[in-house]
Amino acid sequence: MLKIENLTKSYRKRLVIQDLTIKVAPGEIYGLLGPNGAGKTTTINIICNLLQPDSGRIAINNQPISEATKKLIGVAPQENLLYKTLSCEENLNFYAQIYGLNKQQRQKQVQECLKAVNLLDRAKSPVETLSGGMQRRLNIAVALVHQPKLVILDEPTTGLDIESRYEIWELIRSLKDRGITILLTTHLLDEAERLCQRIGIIKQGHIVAEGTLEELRKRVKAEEIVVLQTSEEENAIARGKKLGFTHRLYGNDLAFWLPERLDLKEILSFFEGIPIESITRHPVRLEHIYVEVISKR
Ligand SMILES: Nc1ncnc2c1ncn2[C@@H]1O[C@H](COP(=O)(O)OP(=O)(O)OP(=O)(O)O)[C@@H](O)[C@H]1O
Repeated sequence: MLKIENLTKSYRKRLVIQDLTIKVAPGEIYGLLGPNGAGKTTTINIICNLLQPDSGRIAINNQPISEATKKLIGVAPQENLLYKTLSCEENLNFYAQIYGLNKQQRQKQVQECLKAVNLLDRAKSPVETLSGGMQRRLNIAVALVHQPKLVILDEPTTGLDIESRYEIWELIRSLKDRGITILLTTHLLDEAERLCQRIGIIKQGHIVAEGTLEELRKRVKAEEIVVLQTSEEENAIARGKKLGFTHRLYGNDLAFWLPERLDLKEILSFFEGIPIESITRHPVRLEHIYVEVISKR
């Protein structure tokens, strides 16, 4: 559905996209993750033909990017593109008009999009009277109004409470069920873990890891991650080293990578003589993979 090959882009002389290659299959949810400034928005702007790359190729449905391919794409940007004093219906109608839908098509599409994002009962409400979660859903509806094949969701749930996030996750899954291809950017790794079939991690404008969660898990050579709280961190690290366990600091958490699942007694016996205040066990999560990939020099 979306094919980006060897893309490069500089702002003045600063290279911000470097030999970027991404392929998104039809009907998949692809998560593009990366730190601030990694080049996600620049990539989205190039896909949307708002910015010209210096080199590389991009195709949607095998058609090179052009004014014509804009109609195949719907974008819900990071900042809601909504007119606050207009109602939900009026906002959608306005965008549908920009996309050239005739009156009949607009009437149909506005109702369908409101239904898809569960806002039919708020059709006449001005945007400024909606909750943050509702506004976010309407922002996604705007991206759907012209029935695109590829929908780009730029941080769709940032700043929302957990219930609103659940609603948006359900909405994203329902779009996938309708056969829509989704490119999702997010800083919320649990969101990517739950929604995405494949994930690409971008660093300084280049994909440094890509695959399904299972494939990416192979980058962390652990069956389990154990987090210890101890007043003797140095001793615990030295003990872990002796046992051949890789250790990492995730924020303030001292973690050890265990090569196999062991019972708790055995794990505690490794650290005998070191005061352990708490111990928690975790499967390898996207967070651990992400830190590995991003912090690698
Ligand atoms: N118009 C511009 N002129 C010059 N530099 C820019 C411009 N837009 C972006 N940049 C730079 O390009 C790099 C990539 O920015 P981009 O906004 O694409 O990153 P991002 O991954 O979307 O970041 P975030 O997660 O914070 O949204 C950054 O270093 C940014 O400062």
